[in-house]
Amino acid sequence: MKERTAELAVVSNKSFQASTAVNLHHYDISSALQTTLEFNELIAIFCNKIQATVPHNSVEYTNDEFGLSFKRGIVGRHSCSYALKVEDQQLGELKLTRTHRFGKDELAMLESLLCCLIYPLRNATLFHQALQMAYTDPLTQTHNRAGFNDMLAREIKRANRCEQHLSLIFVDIDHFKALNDEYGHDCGDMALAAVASKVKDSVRGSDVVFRYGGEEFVIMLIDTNLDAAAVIAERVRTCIESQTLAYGMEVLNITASLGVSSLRGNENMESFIKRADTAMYKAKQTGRNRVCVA
Ligand SMILES: Nc1nc2c(ncn2[C@@H]2O[C@H](COP(=O)(O)OP(=O)(O)OP(=O)(O)O)[C@@H](O)[C@H]2O)c(=O)[nH]1
Repeated sequence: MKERTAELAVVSNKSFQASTAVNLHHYDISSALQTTLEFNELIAIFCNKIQATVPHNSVEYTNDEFGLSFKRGIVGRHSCSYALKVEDQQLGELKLTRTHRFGKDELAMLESLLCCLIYPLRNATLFHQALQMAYTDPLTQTHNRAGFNDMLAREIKRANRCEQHLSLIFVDIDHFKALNDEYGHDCGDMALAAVASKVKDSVRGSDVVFRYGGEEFVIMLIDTNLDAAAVIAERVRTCIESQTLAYGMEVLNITASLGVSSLRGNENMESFIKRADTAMYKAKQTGRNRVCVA
């Protein structure tokens, strides 16, 4: 345990003499932390387990890499905080607070106990990084189709349970084959990345953009009804149309056709997707560079 302590940036130089009881306590915490790879659960388990040894009123955990901010309890005026790190990997920041000062011995104990948290946190980080890579399209940095299917299934259940709206917008670039044929695949790739970036910029942070296929994207709009989704689709269409792309000496204008659908009661995933896709094809058939609503 001492050896590990030395590699962790989080832990102070103060030495800590482990007794048998303390070893058992460490073992108990380490075992409990094996049970999950979710950051919030790890922090909650850790804090529950150390409550008797290092009493505290509140905990705050932030992790910029994954955009996490987890707070629990009532904040006290005395605090101790740790930037958690192993080797060169940042694992977030943990802050405990309470109404009275943290004593020296308590802090030494806490620092020793943090060793139990570091490696489970690193495993959670590696797991979530792998998940992110598996669900991200490398060219456009949007979520990929595998991510879409998983998330849509989850969001349909949630929308039904919470009686919330859920909408989809299919976005398909117009005459993309001609662009590839005339200017080459690199130009096509650049256009795809540019359109994806425009689409992401023209929706809210809570809306999720996926690359559905070659030159087709889909936007998932949580808690958004059909009327609002149609307005957003029109905004996305205008944004794509107004963008000019420079490729060598060429200036390219790109347009897209969009189809919108909103989840109906008891509708399954296939039908929900199909209606948005069909609306998008209608936009193609009726002249392109337009929005059609299912
Ligand atoms: N550069 C590039 N092209 C791609 C990629 N994925 C698919 N494509 C191309 O996208 C083109 C899609 O062509 P079509 O499905 O005929 O559609 P379109 O030319 O956009 O015509 P409309 O959709 O009817 O307006 C094909 O030529 C594909 O090869 C990619 O990752 N990069």
